[in-house]
Amino acid sequence: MPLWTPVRRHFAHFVSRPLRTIESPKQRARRMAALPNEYKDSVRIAVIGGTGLKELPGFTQVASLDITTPWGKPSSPITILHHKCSTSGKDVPVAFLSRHGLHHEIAPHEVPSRANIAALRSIGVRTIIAFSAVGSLQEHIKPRDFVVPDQVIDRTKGIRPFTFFEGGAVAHVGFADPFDEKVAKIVRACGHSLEGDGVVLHDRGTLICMEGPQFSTRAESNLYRSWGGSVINMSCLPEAKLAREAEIAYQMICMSTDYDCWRESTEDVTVEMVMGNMKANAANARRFVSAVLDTLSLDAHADTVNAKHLEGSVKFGLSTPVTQWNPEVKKKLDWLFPGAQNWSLFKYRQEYGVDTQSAIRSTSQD
Ligand SMILES: CSC[C@H]1O[C@H](OP(=O)(O)O)[C@H](O)[C@@H]1O
Ligand SMILES: Nc1ncnc2[nH]cnc12
Repeated sequence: MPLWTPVRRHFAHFVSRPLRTIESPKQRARRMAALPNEYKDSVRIAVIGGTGLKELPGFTQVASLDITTPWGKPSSPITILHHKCSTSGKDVPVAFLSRHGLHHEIAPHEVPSRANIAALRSIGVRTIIAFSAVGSLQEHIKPRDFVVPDQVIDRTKGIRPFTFFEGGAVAHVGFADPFDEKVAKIVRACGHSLEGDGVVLHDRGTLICMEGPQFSTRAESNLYRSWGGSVINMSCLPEAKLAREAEIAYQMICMSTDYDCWRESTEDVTVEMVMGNMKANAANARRFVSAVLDTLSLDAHADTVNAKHLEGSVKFGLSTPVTQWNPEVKKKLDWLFPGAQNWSLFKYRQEYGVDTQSAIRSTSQD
C-alpha cells in the first residue's frame, strides 16, 4: 500500500465528517465565562445536577455567578437560566449548580456542600431540586426508573463537613423527614403526568447514602436491602442536612442506573453502566425537570417555593445565645442569615418558654 493512502483516507474522512456538535470542556468553560457575572433579581429555585447532569440544556443561560462564601467556593459557577413557564409564559429564573464540578472532577466526599448551599441561599434560593444517579436495591426499581425518596440512612463516615453550626454556635434542627414533603408532592405529580411517556416513577423510597467513592461490597449491598433500603448513592448527605439548616426546602429526584451488586443475574455496577443509563434516559430527566420547574413557577406554589414553612426554624433550634457567638461565628452565620446577629427570639423562648410554632407565626417579622 503506498505510504500516502492512510493520510488521504484520514483527510477524506475529516472533510466529509459532519460538523462537531459536542462541546469540549474548554469551549464550555469559555462559554460560561462569557456570561454576565451578576444577576439582579432574587432566584428562588435551584437545580443541583449530579452524575451525567452537568448542565440543563434547553434553557436560556443569562448569567454565570462566581461566588465565594465563608465556607469556600461552590463546586462550579452557578448558572442562572431563564425557564419559560408553559402556563404563564413568564421567564422564571432558575439557578443551576453542577455538584461534581464542570468536568466531574470533584469526588462525592470532596463536594463542598456547605459552600454550595450557602452560595445558593445567598442569591435567594429557598427550594432545591437535587438530581442523583442511584443504584437500585429492589427488584421492582428497574434501571432508568425515577424515585422520589422520602427517607435516608446515613452511611457516610463523618469525614465530610456536615453542619453550619459549630465553632461556638450550636443549633439542632429537625431531620426526621429529611426531604421536603410539600415539594415532593409537586415533584410526584409532575412525574406521574409523564408516565406512559417513558417515565416510570416510584413515589417513595429509602435512600442509603454511602461514603464511596468505591462502590459497596456484596455483603453491604445485601445488608442495606435487609434494612429496607430502596436505592443507594454517595451524594445526598450532607447536602440535604445543610439545606435543612439553611431553611431551604430540598427534594432529591433519583434515577436508577444499576442494580448495585446484590442481584445475581445482573452484572455488578460499573461507571460505564451508570453513565450509559443516564445518557439513555437524559431526555426523560430533562422533561421531568422542565415539568417540575413549570409547576413550581405557578403563583399557587409561591409559599412552598419560598419555604415559608421553614422560615424561623433555625432560631428555635439554637442552643447558644447570639450574645455568646464569637466574632468568627457571627461573621459566618450573619453571611448565611443576614441579620442573625440581631436574633432575639432565642432570648424570648428561654425567658418565656413559649410554644415555638405559635411564636414563629406571631413573630415572623422579628
Ligand atoms: C458515577 S457512579 C457514582 C456517583 O454517581 C452518583 O452521583 P450523583 O449522586 O451526584 O448523581 C453517586 O452519588 C456517586 O457520586
Ligand atoms: N450502585 C451505586 N452505588 C452508589 N452510588 C451509585 N450511583 C449510581 N449507582 C450507584
